[in-house]
Amino acid sequence: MENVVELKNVTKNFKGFSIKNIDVQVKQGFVTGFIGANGAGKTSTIKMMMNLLKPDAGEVKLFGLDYRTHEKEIKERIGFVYDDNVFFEGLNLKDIKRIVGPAYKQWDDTLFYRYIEQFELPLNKAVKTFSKGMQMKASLAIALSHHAELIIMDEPTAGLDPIFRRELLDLLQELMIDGNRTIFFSSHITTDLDRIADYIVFIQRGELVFNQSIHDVAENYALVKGGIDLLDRDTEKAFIHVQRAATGFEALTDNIKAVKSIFGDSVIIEQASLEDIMYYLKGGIQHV
Ligand SMILES: Nc1ncnc2c1ncn2[C@@H]1O[C@H](COP(=O)(O)OP(=O)(O)OP(=O)(O)O)[C@@H](O)[C@H]1O
Repeated sequence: MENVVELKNVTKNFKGFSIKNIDVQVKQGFVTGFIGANGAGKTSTIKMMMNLLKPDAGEVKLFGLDYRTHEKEIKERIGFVYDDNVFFEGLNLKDIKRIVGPAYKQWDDTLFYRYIEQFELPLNKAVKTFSKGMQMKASLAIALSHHAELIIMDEPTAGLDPIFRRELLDLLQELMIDGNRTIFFSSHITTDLDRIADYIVFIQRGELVFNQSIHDVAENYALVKGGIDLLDRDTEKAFIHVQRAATGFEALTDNIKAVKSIFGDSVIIEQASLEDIMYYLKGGIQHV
């Protein structure tokens, strides 16, 4: 399986914050969700993927190519979708098409108008007056109109109402029917990722926690619930984090086998959602 994005040992140091030696692979033909708490380093990582920020160390490759030698070719094949200041003051979609279109070899006017119609976007209205959701769709329409193979999105569903969010997710899923397309997107809304992501990249304080298929995440992590009396220094070792309450404990494990052998039927083992995993891993993977 080909990786369209490959970050190897990527490090970036800011004052007071570093991305440390992260390895990320994004597989062709799948949706990869990028999660992490506020300030975990998602936007900075995406910027390095887009060559908007240079890593201090490590390697960034897209489609197996290096920005140093193939910047134009790489950028032709990527659509970067985000909502902020994408569009110049006062321009409408017609103007934008006139400016952006010629920059891409594969620009397709027919496709552009098709998406504008499908997304119900006005052509003659200044884009800066669009709602956040409309701006996101406009940005996506542009990315799709140059046949981008890889769509990179920074929090595309943030600030969208639930209906619009659902619509956007459905749309992204539709786009995946064409088996060559790859989507990489960051989000805080883990339920969106539960819905459409095939792979999850999770970073925490600039460090990679995991890069796994959603199937493996579901297999590897579980929530365990039981009575406080079951916990002691030894049994707790099966957990990454334990939360105690008067009524019992809830814990995250990445060793379901050990939990079963230690506790047998005396605990309830449930599937952990991405939100559970993010919440309990906020301190990183450290066994109790
Ligand atoms: N150009 C910069 N100079 C200095 N510090 C920076 C710069 N860019 C990002 N940072 C810092 O790096 C950290 C990670 O920021 P980043 O925007 O990558 O996180 P994020 O995971 O996208 O966060 P959020 O979910 O809140 O958008 C933050 O502490 C931020 O202040």
